[in-house]
Formats: sequence, structure tokens, C-alpha cells
Amino acid sequence: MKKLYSALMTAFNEDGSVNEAGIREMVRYNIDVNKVDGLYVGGSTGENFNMSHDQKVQVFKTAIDEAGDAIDLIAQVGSLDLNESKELAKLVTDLGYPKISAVTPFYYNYTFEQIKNYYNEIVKDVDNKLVIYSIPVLTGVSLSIDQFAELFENPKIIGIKYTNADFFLLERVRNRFPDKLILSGFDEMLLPALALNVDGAIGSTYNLNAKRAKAEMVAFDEGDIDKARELQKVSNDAISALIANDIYPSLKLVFEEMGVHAGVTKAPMSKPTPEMIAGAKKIYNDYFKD
Ligand SMILES: CC(=O)N[C@@H]([C@@H](O)[C@H](O)[C@H](O)CO)[C@@H](O)CC(=O)C(=O)O
Repeated sequence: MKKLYSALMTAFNEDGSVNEAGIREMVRYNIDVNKVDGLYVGGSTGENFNMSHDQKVQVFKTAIDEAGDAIDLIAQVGSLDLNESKELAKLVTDLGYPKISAVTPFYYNYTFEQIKNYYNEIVKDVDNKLVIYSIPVLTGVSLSIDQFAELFENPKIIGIKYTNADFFLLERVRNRFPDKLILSGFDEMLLPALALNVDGAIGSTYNLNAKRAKAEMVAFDEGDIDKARELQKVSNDAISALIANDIYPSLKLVFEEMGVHAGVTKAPMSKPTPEMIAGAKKIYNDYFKD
């Protein structure tokens, strides 16, 4: 069966400090109610790139303290400061995270040799496995199939979190690396990714929408493509509404409607406006109220 991971959000207080109780509530909800297979901690949805080093450490510690070994945990340790990435890779490995991940280094138009060195350095001193986080729409970094092959020469590099709408490349990657872990990152494209035989999916909206996404995976496995397509349509209606309402604060606002205290986003992300709050209530009523 394919695996479903929620990308864990970070609950912040109004002053931008980390709200540990909120993180614990979201971890619990994902384990007890969503029954996801795992959590991706410290990714884009977790607002990792808005956080100080100490805040990243706080999030990694809190998430595993709450989850224990109940589900799979992947810690995203990528940073523009390679020394920080290495330090975080050691920390999360010592904490017991069974997998790490790192975003492709961005902003400075690094050469492939520099990117390869970054990944090899992150895993060099840790006894852990790494999933490459490829998200060209945010990083501007696109890796080719041959570049993925070169990164996979390091046996500690075991897969890709593939957040990319290039399905030609996904098909090529899947077939060239049948033993690598390929996890799809765009929730709105889950069904075509399943058709290309990904091993699972990681996404922000599964925090709210895991049951529907899992039902879609089951329908797909059973060959009921009409049902899978219908479930994807409803998911995409919900995802469109979340994006139109500003997705990061809205995911938290809908969680609040469900009784989960997800806190607020951290600046420069937006603070909720009255319109956004009304929009989130409507999204909850339209798509997530049982
Ligand atoms: C840019 C972004 O946040 N992408 C999300 C998606 O889950 C995305 O929010 C969703 O597909 C809606 O577009 C994930 O791919 C990223 C993610 O899971 C993470 O790193 O936290």
C-alpha cells in the first residue's frame, strides 16, 4: 500500500515564537484521527525557511517527543548554511528520526557539483537515509534524470520528494530508479502521480484531507478509477479554495475549526484577516465537516 505523509505545520504564537502545545496537537491529530503513515517535519508547510536555528531544533524535538515511533518521520534539514544542515542532520539522527531530507540549495544558482557536494556532506557523518527535496517552483532548481542518478550513487541517498508538475520526468525517474523511494509532493496531482506508480505522497493539505486522499489511494489500488477521479475532484475543489484564501494561514484556520489549535503563521506570512477567517469557516463547512 502506498504511504501518505502530512507535511507538519509549525504552530506559532502571535509574537512569532513556537507554540509547542499546538505542534503536539497537530501531531496527535495526524496520528489518531488522520492515521497517516508519516510526517514530514520542517518542510515548506512547516515554515522552516522562516525559522531561526533554535526554533528548528525546538520543532524537531517536539514533533518526535509527541510522535515517538508510532509513524514514520522525515526531518527536512536543508538550509543555505551547509554547516547548519549537517548539525541538524546529526541532531535529528540522534533524536531518532528514521529519515532525513534536504531541499536543493537555492538562491545562488549553484552548479550541480556544488549541489552534489552539499548532499554528500549532509549525509557524510550521519547514520541515516536522505530523501532529496526537489521543488523547482520555489527553489528555481531543476535536477535532470542523470543528475538524480549521480546523487543516487551515494547509497545513503534513497529517494526524492518530488514536488514538480513535470510528469514526463516523473515517469522517467520512476522507471529508471524502481528501488528508490519516490514521494509525490503536489496534493492536487495525487491521482496522476499514483498512475505513475509513486510510493506515496507528502503534502500540506493531508493535515485536513487525509481521509479523502487515503480513500482515493484505496480506490486507485482497487482499480476503481472513476471513484479515485471523483475524490481527486473534491480534493481539488478544496485545495483551490484553500489557495484562493491564502493556503498557509488557511490550513491553520481550518484546523482551528476542527478544534485543533494550530496557532498562526509567522511573518512575513500573512496574519488572518476577518475575510480569511470567514473563508476558512466556509472551506471547513464545505469540505471537512463530517
Ligand atoms: C509549496 C508547498 O507548500 N507544497 C506542498 C503541497 O502540499 C502544496 O501545499 C499543495 O499541493 C497545494 O498546492 C508540499 O509539496 C510541500 C511540503 O509538503 C512541505 O515541504 O512541507
